[in-house]
Amino acid sequence: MLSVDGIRAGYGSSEVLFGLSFEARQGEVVSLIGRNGMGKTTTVRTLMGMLPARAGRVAIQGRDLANQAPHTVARLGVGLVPEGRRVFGSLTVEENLVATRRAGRGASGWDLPRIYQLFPRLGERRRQSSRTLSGGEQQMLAIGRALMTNPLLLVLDEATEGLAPIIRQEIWRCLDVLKREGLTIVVIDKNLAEMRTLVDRHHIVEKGRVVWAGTPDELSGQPELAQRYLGL
Ligand SMILES: Nc1ncnc2c1ncn2[C@@H]1O[C@H](COP(=O)(O)OP(=O)(O)OP(=O)(O)O)[C@@H](O)[C@H]1O
Repeated sequence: MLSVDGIRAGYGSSEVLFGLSFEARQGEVVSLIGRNGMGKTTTVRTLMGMLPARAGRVAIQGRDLANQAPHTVARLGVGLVPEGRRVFGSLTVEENLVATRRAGRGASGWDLPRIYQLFPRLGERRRQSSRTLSGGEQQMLAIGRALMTNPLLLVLDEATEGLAPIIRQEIWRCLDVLKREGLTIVVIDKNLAEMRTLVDRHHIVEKGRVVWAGTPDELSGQPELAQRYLGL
């Protein structure tokens, strides 16, 4: 479904990705994990067309995405929940959601009632200016915005960062619902224990490459991996 094959990318003369590869099959939830600065966000930027791939290939359902403009990548079905939960603070919750609405694709058909069903708090606050939302509610809104594009693939970069445990649980619950509906998801996160039941396959990113891939059980069966690559 998603295939990232040997991508190289960086900023100016500094190279960050050195032939990074991973895959997500239809309906799978896969993670990119690893210490800070190893290239996870750079991978997302390259995937989304925000940063050029200097080599390699990114394809979704066999269609080449490498070096397409971000709006083209979005139109082809990749929904991004960016790091830092960027929402338009001056707009209301509902205006934020409507701004990214795109007509139904496949069976998904996300609309306002479905978003409010998934996140009742957003429904309660729909006329409220987004800047008055809590961090957790802003994150829910960022996810809602990505869903309103009716993505085939959802990419979440540190969606639970800085959130209280109870709010993180709410985000995981929502991702679980999306997985059961068959959405393919790439998640970057540090909470390994909380991802355990959600993720089908972890990918450890180290210095711009995927150095290990396996299930959450395989990862917890090899504590030296977490020690070596995740600093745990
Ligand atoms: N805009 C930029 N210009 C130059 N270098 C950058 C830029 N953004 C990131 N880098 C560098 O690229 C490397 C990889 O960063 P990246 O953000 O992809 O890592 P990460 O694995 O996502 O870690 P983090 O969890 O800290 O975001 C780091 O050395 C970082 O300093």
